[in-house]
Amino acid sequence: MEKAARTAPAVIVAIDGPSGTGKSSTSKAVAAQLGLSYLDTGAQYRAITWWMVNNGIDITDPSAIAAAAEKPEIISGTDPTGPTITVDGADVAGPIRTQEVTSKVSAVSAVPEVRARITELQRSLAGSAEHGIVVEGRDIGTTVLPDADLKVFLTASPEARAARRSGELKGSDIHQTREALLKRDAADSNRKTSPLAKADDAVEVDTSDLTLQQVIECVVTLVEEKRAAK
Ligand SMILES: Nc1ncnc2c1ncn2[C@@H]1O[C@H](COP(=O)(O)OP(=O)(O)O)[C@@H](O)[C@H]1O
Ligand SMILES: Nc1ccn([C@@H]2O[C@H](COP(=O)(O)OP(=O)(O)O)[C@@H](O)[C@H]2O)c(=O)n1
Repeated sequence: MEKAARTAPAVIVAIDGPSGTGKSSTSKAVAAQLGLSYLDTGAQYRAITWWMVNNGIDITDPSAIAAAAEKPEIISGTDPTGPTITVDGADVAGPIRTQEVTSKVSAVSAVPEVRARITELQRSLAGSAEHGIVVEGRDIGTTVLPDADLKVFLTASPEARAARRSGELKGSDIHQTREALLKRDAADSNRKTSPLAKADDAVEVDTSDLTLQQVIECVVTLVEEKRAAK
């Protein structure tokens, strides 16, 4: 029997960390450079939050959130050069980035039924990515894909993260941005189900004093090392 052509084995990369550490920019660039798929799991939690807000669900009531968790159909497009996200067929890439959604997403994402639903979607996308995938979030290395080939945990000082976020949100006050960011980190780190945490076997990279390009190169090298060893 003829041997199948030798292709690079699929590689699964988990990138976690708090807000503004560079997860999205790094993950997209690494995936594009290495021909992998890309999944922004924060966008999925933002999408379900957007749906809850738009459908009048009381987001202070976890049981109301839990009861509605299965209702919206959330579809993520995983091309790193043009990732997409739809809810019930509508493109929500813009609406999920509003301050309102940002301020409510931690409450929605803390509900176990929401996490179970979204985790299932994430595992299904990771399992069907032909060449492999870079998945970024808060609990990818610890809970969603504990067998990932490479786990990276990005960190950066609150000052660096607030400066980066304020740069994106024109006219925003850096101190308010810093406080909002730290409040969200605390909520994400202290929830019972699948909190933001570094996996024991994750490589920690402090990006405070690195350029985005340096972080991308560092992660590409780590992925190539893992691929070579497979
Ligand atoms: N190492 C870095 N140095 C400077 N700016 C960065 C760096 N990494 C990311 N950024 C910028 O910071 C902002 C937040 O990055 P992002 O990738 O969205 O972070 P996260 O996904 O962790 O919230 C973006 O505007 C991005 O261009
Ligand atoms: N794997 C994940 C990813 C995001 N989230 C939640 O989704 C929110 C938004 O994530 P995000 O990645 O879009 O946030 P930013 O870092 O881009 O601001 C987080 O604050 C968490 O509450 C989560 O609980 N688990």
